[in-house]
Amino acid sequence: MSTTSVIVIGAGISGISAAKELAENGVEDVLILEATDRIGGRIHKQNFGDVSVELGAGWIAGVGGKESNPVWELASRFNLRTCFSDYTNARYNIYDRSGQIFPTGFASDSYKKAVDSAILKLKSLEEADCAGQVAEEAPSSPKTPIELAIDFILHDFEMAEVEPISTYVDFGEREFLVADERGYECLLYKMAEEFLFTSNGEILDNRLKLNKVVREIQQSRNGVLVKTEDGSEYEANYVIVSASIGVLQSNLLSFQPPLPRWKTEAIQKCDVMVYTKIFLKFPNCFWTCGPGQEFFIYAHEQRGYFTFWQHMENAYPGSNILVVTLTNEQSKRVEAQSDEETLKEAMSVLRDMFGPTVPNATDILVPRWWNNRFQRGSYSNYPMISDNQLLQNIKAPVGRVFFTGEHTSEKFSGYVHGGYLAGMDTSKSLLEEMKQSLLLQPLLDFTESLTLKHQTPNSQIYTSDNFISGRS
Ligand SMILES: Cc1cc2nc3c(=O)[nH]c(=O)nc-3n(C[C@H](O)[C@H](O)[C@H](O)COP(=O)(O)OP(=O)(O)OC[C@H]3O[C@@H](n4cnc5c(N)ncnc54)[C@H](O)[C@@H]3O)c2cc1C
Repeated sequence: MSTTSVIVIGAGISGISAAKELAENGVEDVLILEATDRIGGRIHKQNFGDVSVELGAGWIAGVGGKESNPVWELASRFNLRTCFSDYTNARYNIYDRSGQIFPTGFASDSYKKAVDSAILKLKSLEEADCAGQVAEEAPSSPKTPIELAIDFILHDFEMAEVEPISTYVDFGEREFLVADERGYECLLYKMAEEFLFTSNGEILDNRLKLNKVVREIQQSRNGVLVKTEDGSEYEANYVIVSASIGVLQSNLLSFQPPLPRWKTEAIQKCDVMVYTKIFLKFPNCFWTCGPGQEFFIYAHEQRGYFTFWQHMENAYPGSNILVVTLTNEQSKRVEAQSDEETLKEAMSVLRDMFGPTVPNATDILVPRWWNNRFQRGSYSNYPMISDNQLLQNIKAPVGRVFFTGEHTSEKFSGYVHGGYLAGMDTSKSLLEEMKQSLLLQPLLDFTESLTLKHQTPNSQIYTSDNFISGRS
C-alpha cells in the first residue's frame, strides 16, 4: 500500500479548497475520498421543472461591503449567473389564513417590536452569561400568527438584522441568488480544474475517489490508516476531515484511538440547523410578480408552518416555480412523511393565501438533508452567545487528524465562504505542522532508535489522553 502525504475526507467546498491549497504549496500527493458520486456536498443543483434549482446553498451572502467575499470573486471570475435578492419588502407581503395581506403600518410595527424584543433577549442572555446565570424568558415572546411569522424570519431565516454577523459586516449586506444552469457547484469544478486532471468538464484524476465512504480513521505515531465501507484501506501521513458537524455527531466515522473528551464534547455542543427548500412546479403563475413581490410570508398559529415563500420568476422567468422554506422541527416532520402529504399541506396553504382556484402543482421536490447520512443537517448553528473555546476545540487537530468545514470557520460558519476559507486555513496549519515535523524528523528518528528496542509494537499507538492537540 503506498502512503500519500494527506488524505482529505469529503469533496465539498472546504475539502476541495483544502486540497487545492496543499497542491498549490507543493503537496501534490493528496487523495480525496468522497462518500457520494459527486463533488459539491451541500452545494447541489438538480434539474426541476426545466431549470436548475439549488437544493443546498442558493445564495452568495455578503456582497457589496468594504471587503470582497472570496466566493463572489470566484463567481465573477467564472461568470456565474446571479440575481439580486431584495428582502426589504417581504415584511409587507404577509398573508393571514384568509388570504388578507396585513396592512403596511401594522406589519411594520410588528416587525419593529420583534427586532426590539430579539435585541432585548440577546442583551439579557449576555448579561446572564456574564453573571453565570440562566436568562429568564423574555416577557414579550411572540404569540400571534404575525408575531410568530416575523420571529421565524428573524431567527430561522437569513435576514440577519438582530445581531452583527461577520458575513454582512465584513463583506456587505447584499445577497445574490445563484441562477445558473451549471449550478453553484460549477465553482467547485472550476477550482478542481486548477489542480486536478480534467477533460470536458469531468474530473479524471485518480487523486479524487468518489463513492468512498470512510468509516474508520486509525492513527499511530507514524501515520494514519483510513478504512472505507467497501473494504479499501489507504495510508497517509495526515488526514483532513471535512465531514459536516452533523456527521461528526453521528456514528458514521469512528476514530482509533477514540477522540479525546474535550473534542467530542465540543462537537456534541454545536447545534445543527435543518433548512429545507421545497420546490413546487405549477402549470401557470397565480401569484403576484411585480417589484418587491419575490418573497412573501404566510402567518399561521404554528411557528414555521410553510412560512417563507419565494417565486422564481426573477431567477427564471416563465418557470412557474415556487419555493417554500421550512426549518428544524418542521423540516424533520416533512422529511419523515411522503411527498404527496407535503404537497397536500402546501396546496392548502397556497389556497388559504390565493383562493380556491389555485391549480394543483404538477411536481414537487423535497430535499432530505436531515436523513442524509453524509450530512445530518444543513449547517452548524453556534450558540447565540459566542463561546470561543468551543469553536477552537471543534477546529483543533487531534494528532495527525485535522478538521475543516464550515463549522470550523471562526467568522463565517454556516456559509459557503466559511467552508471555502476554512479549507484554506486548515491546510495552512497543516503545512506549518509538516514543515515543523520535517525540521524535527532527524531528532525524532534518533530518539526513536534509542527507545524502540524497549517497546512492544502496540505501544506506538496513541492513547486518547496523550494526543498532541493544537489547543492553547
Ligand atoms: C439547504 C441549505 C441551504 C443553504 N444555503 C446557503 C446559502 O444560501 N448561502 C451560503 O453561503 N451557504 C448556504 N448553506 C450552507 C453551505 O452549503 C455550507 O456551509 C457549505 O456548502 C459547507 O461546505 P463543507 O465543505 O463544509 O461541507 P460539505 O459540503 O457537507 O462537504 C463535506 C463532504 O464530505 C462528504 N462526506 C461526509 N461523510 C463522509 C465520509 N464518511 N466519507 C467520505 N466523505 C464524506 C459529504 O458527502 C460532502 O461531500 C446552505 C446549506 C444547506 C444544506
